[in-house]
Amino acid sequence: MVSLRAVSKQFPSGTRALEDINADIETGEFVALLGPSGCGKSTLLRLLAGLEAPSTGQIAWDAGHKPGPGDIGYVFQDATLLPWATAAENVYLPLRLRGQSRAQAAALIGTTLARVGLAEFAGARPKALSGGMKMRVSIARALVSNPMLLLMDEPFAALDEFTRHRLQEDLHLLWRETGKTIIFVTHSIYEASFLASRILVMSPRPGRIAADIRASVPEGPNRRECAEYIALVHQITETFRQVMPA
Ligand SMILES: Nc1ncnc2c1ncn2[C@@H]1O[C@H](COP(=O)(O)OP(=O)(O)OP(=O)(O)O)[C@@H](O)[C@H]1O
Repeated sequence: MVSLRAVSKQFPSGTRALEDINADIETGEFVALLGPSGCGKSTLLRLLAGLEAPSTGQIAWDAGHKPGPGDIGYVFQDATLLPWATAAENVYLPLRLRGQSRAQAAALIGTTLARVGLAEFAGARPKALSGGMKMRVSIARALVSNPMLLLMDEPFAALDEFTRHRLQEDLHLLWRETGKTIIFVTHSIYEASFLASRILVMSPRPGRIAADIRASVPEGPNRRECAEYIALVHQITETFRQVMPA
């Protein structure tokens, strides 16, 4: 879908956030960008979203994949919902901005809320929703325009562990069922190992890709306990041992 070629980013302040990033992201992959705080993960997402430009290097989209309005969904750590609007109105927002009437959008809003397990909460306002439910609304808002690429920046970091596990399971299932291309930023080795089909391990700043790992954890109810998952966690931990300063 998109190729990153020798991408570097230096801010006017002089901070070198990214250096010589090379990667080809394929359609349908679930890529985890995994690295320590400050290694440039969010910057890389912002470059992919077109919110910033690389200082050097290129981001080249495959023919037919050049993103237009609504083609990239973005989910942040904070759900960033409109507090006065219901879950359905929050999910409607990107469609409203593109000129769709509420009546035209109603069916799609309903199926998208159902997709994230919130069919019963369309009329609820954010203050009546738990942290996990607010994040589900945020994911629905990103999905409603059927983006070709979903960028997620530590979306589950602020949730308690039980809620986080549940959302990880549901997001992984959503990815398998929809085949969406997802790039997911995290500093959790466990989260990356559970969710992703591919893990780009980043070194401390300036962020480089220290390892590009294809995950092969079998699907099923015991993904968090199986030997392949544990081996993957070990492999990534070992990679970090080599790239982190002593
Ligand atoms: N607009 C900016 N101007 C100057 N420096 C910036 C800017 N945006 C980010 N940085 C710096 O670039 C580096 C990488 O930031 P970035 O937010 O991409 O890291 P990160 O890996 O996502 O970190 P975290 O996991 O803590 O969110 C940091 O040192 C940050 O302070």
